[in-house]
Amino acid sequence: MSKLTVAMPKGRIFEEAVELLRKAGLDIPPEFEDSRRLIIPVDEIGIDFILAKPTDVPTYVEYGVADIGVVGKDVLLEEERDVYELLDLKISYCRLSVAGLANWQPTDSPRVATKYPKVASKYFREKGAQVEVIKLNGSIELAPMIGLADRIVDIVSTGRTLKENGLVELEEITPITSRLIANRVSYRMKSEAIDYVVEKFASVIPS
Ligand SMILES: Nc1ncnc2c1ncn2[C@@H]1O[C@H](COP(=O)(O)OP(=O)(O)OP(=O)(O)O)[C@@H](O)[C@H]1O
Ligand SMILES: O=P(O)(O)OC[C@H]1O[C@H](OP(=O)(O)OP(=O)(O)O)[C@H](O)[C@@H]1O
Repeated sequence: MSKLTVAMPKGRIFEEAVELLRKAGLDIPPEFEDSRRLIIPVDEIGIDFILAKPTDVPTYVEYGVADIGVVGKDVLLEEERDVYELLDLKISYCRLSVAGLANWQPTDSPRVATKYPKVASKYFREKGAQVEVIKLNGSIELAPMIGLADRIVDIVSTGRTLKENGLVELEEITPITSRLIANRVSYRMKSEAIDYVVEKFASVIPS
């Protein structure tokens, strides 16, 4: 079987993804999680793992330097990379939502802060609402609290961050889970190896 390069997201999906790989019967060594290395070859299973920033995973896969990768649906929607989405891994459940201050009222010059400017612009455009979208890179909940924006579009999971900052969820845009994606050429040229990984995953994902 062909050797595969798999892009794994560092950060919060990483542990759940590694757990899923092990559950699927892929022999991932115990030191995998403790390493600071960014390329980790696991020769026993014929896979080189690369550890990437979550938002960059679709880029590595689109350019074919990784054959497959694990990434949140939120990143896929925002990055709009040309990749195949093979499988819903049903890990890292959360949702993309619009939130605002508890006493939020419509204004004449609405501004929306978000890490997801494309998703947010599309959502409000399809609703026929005119908003100014402001791109931020983190701590999005700050924006309404200090008057930068009147609403945010951001990930909500437990709702704790919203609650502790006096914000409420106004509308859910879409539920989010992590996905297995593939490079289009790899999917044709390395179909046997990719199908093998897909089947391994599929056997342990709840339907
Ligand atoms: N609070 C959360 N609960 C569950 N899943 C989440 C949560 N926040 C984000 N996610 C999911 O995990 C993915 C990775 O999030 P993480 O916080 O590790 O990266 P990030 O810091 O947002 O990414 P980047 O550094 O590239 O901006 C997100 O794309 C999303 O799919
Ligand atoms: O509903 P909760 O369980 O509180 O989770 C939601 C929070 O988690 C994410 O932030 P993250 O911790 O990734 O930090 P960030 O602000 O740097 O994006 C997201 O952007 C929310 O702020």
